[in-house]
Amino acid sequence: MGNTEHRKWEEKSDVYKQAHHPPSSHAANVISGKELARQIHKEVQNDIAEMAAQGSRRPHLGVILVGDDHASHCYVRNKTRTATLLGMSSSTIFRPASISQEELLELIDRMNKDSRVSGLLVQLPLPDHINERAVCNAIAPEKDVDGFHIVNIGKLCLDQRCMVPATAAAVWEIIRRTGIETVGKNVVVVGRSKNVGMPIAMLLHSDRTHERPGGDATVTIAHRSTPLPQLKELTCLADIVIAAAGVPHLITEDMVKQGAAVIDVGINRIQDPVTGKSRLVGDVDFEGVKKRAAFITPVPGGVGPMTIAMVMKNTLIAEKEIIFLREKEVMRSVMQAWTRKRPTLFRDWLSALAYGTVLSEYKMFRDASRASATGGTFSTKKSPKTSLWFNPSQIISE
Ligand SMILES: Nc1nc2c(c(=O)[nH]1)N[C@@H](CN(C=O)c1ccc(C(=O)N[C@@H](CCC(=O)O)C(=O)O)cc1)CN2
Repeated sequence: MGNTEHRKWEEKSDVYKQAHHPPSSHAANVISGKELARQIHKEVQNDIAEMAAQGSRRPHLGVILVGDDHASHCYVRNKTRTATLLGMSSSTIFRPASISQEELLELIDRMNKDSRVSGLLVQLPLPDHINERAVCNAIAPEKDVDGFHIVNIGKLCLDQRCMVPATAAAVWEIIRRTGIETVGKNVVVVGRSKNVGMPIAMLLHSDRTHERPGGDATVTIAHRSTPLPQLKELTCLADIVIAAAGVPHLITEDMVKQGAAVIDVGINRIQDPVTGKSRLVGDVDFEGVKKRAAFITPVPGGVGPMTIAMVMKNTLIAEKEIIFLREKEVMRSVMQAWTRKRPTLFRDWLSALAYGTVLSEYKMFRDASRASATGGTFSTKKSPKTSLWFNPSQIISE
């Protein structure tokens, strides 16, 4: 479609007119991803401190970094530094870009089996000769803090609790913590990548009453084959626009409805035409769009810092999951031992009393098991906070 044609489309379209209501005198609220990330860091840090106070070990983040891509090295450093700040331990295994897929899979297998590692991720992108899907599927699903394993993706699509990919979780938390309404709203996700656009769309369209609650929004996914005029028609109707296309400044002021929320997931390095220096921009023309939107995230300082925070949260969840699975196993052996001793236990009028004894015996076993696993002692137990992800108390009551 040429320029004149495009203009004609704009003039005829009601959608265009709707999007061109007189501009509001209020500029958008700029959502600080850095500030929200600080909130999450504090929550994770407090949980870890509480676990440590109870004698539990600290979560450990394992990272595999292949090659010498400068940005990847920065992101990994950022993750491991944040982990340390929050009270976790971490380790990064560096491998050259020449590593074979087989060697990489063996390394992942070793880290899967290493009981000291709570969460594991392989930094992307990988060199072309390595099959990214095979690598993501090699990570144990319960350690998969990126949420890229096929089992975690499957669970996400079935609205089950799972490791939610960090960037999608970041967008979700930004929306929730800012108080942006999603139920019944029109959302356009621009970009359909399996690691970002698709999981964001999954979170936002799904039912808020399901095991992994969703946003109950009407979600449209646009992508590179969506013609620009059609994209504009869709975004002009959207209450929330999520830009995750990897196209610098794709979303301009004229494409956004007055009062919409605009979340920019794009991270594009471009050469500034004025200074000639390289700089980071998003998929949204921030200066233009902020005049029409009610909420907008900046780049840098928006979704990026939140993504790192969500990796931290996922690592904590992975460690909690390990603790609860261990407890479940202890509980099962105690129950087995008791039913062997007292075959009529659950038919007996006195079973309630007996159950109390089982519980106290279980607690004894549990404390012993925790102590042996952590080298410390355990005295108290507090239910973990539950959220989009795992619900350990559900696992125990299975
Ligand atoms: N295994 C993974 N690999 C990659 C992921 C991922 O989630 N898992 N995502 C990206 C890289 N990434 C995290 O790994 C990431 C990218 C950017 C940021 C960030 O905070 N960006 C800053 C700006 C940073 C800069 O100046 O360059 C911002 O937006 O403010 C965090 C994480 C691909 N690989």
